[in-house]
Amino acid sequence: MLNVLLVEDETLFAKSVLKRLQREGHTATVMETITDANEYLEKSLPDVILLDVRLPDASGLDFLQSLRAHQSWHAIPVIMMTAYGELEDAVQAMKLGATDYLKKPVDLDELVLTLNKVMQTQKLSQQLDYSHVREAHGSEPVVMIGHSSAMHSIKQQMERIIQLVDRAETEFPIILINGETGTGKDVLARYYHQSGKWRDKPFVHVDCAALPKELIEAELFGYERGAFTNAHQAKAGLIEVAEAGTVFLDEIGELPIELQSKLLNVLERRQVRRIGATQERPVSAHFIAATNRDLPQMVADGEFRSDLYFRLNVIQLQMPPLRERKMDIAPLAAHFVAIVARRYGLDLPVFTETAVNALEDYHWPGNIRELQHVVERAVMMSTDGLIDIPQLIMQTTVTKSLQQDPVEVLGHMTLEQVEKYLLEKALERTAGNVSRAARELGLTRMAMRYRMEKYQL
Ligand SMILES: Nc1ncnc2c1ncn2[C@@H]1O[C@H](COP(=O)(O)OP(=O)(O)OP(=O)(O)O)[C@@H](O)[C@H]1O
Repeated sequence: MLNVLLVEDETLFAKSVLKRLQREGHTATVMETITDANEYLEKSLPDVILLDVRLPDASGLDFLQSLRAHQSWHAIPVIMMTAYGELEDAVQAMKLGATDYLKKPVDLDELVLTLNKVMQTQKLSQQLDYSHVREAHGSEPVVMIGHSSAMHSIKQQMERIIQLVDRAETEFPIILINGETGTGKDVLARYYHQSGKWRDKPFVHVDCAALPKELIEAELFGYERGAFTNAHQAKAGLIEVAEAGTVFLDEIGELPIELQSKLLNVLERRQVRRIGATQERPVSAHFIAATNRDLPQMVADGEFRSDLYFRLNVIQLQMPPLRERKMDIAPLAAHFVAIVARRYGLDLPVFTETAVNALEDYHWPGNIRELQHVVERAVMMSTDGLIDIPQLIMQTTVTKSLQQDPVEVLGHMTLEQVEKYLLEKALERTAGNVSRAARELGLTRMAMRYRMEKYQL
């Protein structure tokens, strides 16, 4: 649906254009003079202007020139309507920056076609603004490694959902992916997009945790010119930009509660209203959301709206943590080795058996992302074509994860790992004073020395 401004003083012709545009589902406003058109533009921003050359108070060509020089209006597409036989006007209009032109008497079918063509080009350039988003998330083929039964089941469920969505005409279900950080929620969202028949449309990643609170609303829903200070030009929101593609609402648990009802409204009515706009625009995107938060708990605590949660609750997928799919660890590690080796032009190194065991025994609180980092570091340190997972790497990772969630992690460490960790901490606290460290741990000095040797501290 477009909002068209028609600047035309021939009333009958204006009426017929108006009627035709309404029939096509657009809205249009007629202004008979340049002065009126200027006043109109001060208040609202049309998607496109249909402009006659000869107008009572000034020339349409001069008006076009002033539009192109205007700070806020320069980007509005303008279709010029030139009198029959006046080819010069058409040439001049194009030189001055008209987007297209139509010859009078205007054929209404041709007008609709031209309007559609202009808007397609416009959309394309808007998409280009977001091309970085698409490139980073939409265009690279998704690699989703995992043969464990947990991953197999996730892929199966996703394929079933895609089949259903492909069959639906408009009412696409909303999908919610739950899972700890680094489990591959983002990867799964992109897999959804790339497996659907709408894969050529944009994939728009909205990170609700990364966007400043005060910007999320404007980014998601867009705004009209003058909707707030600094809104010098109207801007389409990410939901609009996604067209019939995918909007990935990452970390949806972080969406400010004031915006949750606005999002729910968009999801239910499939209409979006830019900030400051009076009209709504239809929404054709697919929505997929992800969170590592406990949404039911957030609902119970009054931090997340229950109605939005129920809406998201229809299709839920749970990404299993890496420790529950140990079978996937070795293939994932090999995948990351290949990536790093390719990046640095190295021969493909291989894991020692102890390294594989170490990787499989570890608890991976940071899941696949943590595995990726550990493997990257190990590959870079390997010099003989063999990858060991040096104590150092596991040690720093264990220490780091303990800082995150000691009780949870301790349950997944071996007795020796815990013992070594406690010794290290005691020595750190006492600045290397063995006697004091031993006392703190309830050990004799001899027992402490023995253990320090054992763990090469
Ligand atoms: N199945 C997989 N196969 C290959 N790589 C994967 C897989 N799952 C995740 N990864 C990689 O692991 C890293 C983390 O994945 P991703 O960003 O999808 O996790 P996430 O659950 O969205 O994390 P967060 O909650 O922190 O945003 C990424 O580099 C991703 O490419």
